[in-house]
Amino acid sequence: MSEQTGADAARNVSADREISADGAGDDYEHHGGFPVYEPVKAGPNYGTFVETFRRLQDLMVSTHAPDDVIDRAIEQTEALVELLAPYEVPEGRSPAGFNVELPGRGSALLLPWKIEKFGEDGVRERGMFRRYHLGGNGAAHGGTLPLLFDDLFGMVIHANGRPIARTGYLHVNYRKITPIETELVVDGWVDRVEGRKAYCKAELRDLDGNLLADSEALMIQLLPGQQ
Ligand SMILES: CCCCCCCCCCCC(=O)SCCNC(=O)CCNC(=O)[C@H](O)C(C)(C)COP(=O)(O)OP(=O)(O)OC[C@H]1O[C@@H](n2cnc3c(N)ncnc32)[C@H](O)[C@@H]1OP(=O)(O)O
Repeated sequence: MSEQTGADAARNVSADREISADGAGDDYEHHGGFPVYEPVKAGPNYGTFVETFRRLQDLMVSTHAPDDVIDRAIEQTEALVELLAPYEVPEGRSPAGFNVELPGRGSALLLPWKIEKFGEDGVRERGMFRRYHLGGNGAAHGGTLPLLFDDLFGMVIHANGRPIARTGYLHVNYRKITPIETELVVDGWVDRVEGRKAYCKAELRDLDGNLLADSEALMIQLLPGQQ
């Protein structure tokens, strides 16, 4: 697989999923007991939908509103829950997480980073930790970095042309404070492979090239039937 841009990755991952969906061109038993996912294309405003909720998440952790405002927020949030609840679907049927052209692939759980490079030699993403991800004193919460790295390693495995793998371990070295609301870049790649085991590495840097954190993970290819 040659190096691709984020837009190429979006097209090719969709193509890959289409191939996988009908089993053609992909020996799906190599993906363990994972279900065969159909591509779930987001509508034109889905990115705005997710971004609006991310803004709400930021406000959830950065406001101190009077009680009457909180009461109105509860009412309006309950109305939203009522609006969306009828459309709840099982895993694999929501656009959330499947749209690689959107920050965080359109999942509010994931860090809202965009894929810049997606290739056999590695994956690069660019983005920010937001106010929602604050730990303390302007730094990203230490628990949000493993989330970034773990999801990146999943994509690194995919981009490397390997079957679905699960994380056996994930080690993070926090080298410098990782600031929120600052553009950063993360690179991940497969360092070496031993049978089912792919040892992956990643580096998180600021735009001056300072190493903020690095990570190593063991990604283990699933056996047939493994969840
Ligand atoms: C664009 C869309 C992309 C899509 C992008 C999607 C990204 C999502 C990515 C998310 C990835 C995750 O977070 S997954 C969620 C977090 N991870 C998990 O929940 C995994 C839970 N663990 C497991 O299910 C299991 O441990 C397995 C299946 C991973 C492995 O079990 P197993 O099949 O019984 O294998 P086992 O014999 O134990 O181990 C296999 C080999 O690995 C070694 N090994 C196993 N664990 C370790 C360990 N912690 N440290 C060292 N070595 C280990 C063993 O010694 C052995 O080596 P040797 O004797 O062979 O030499």
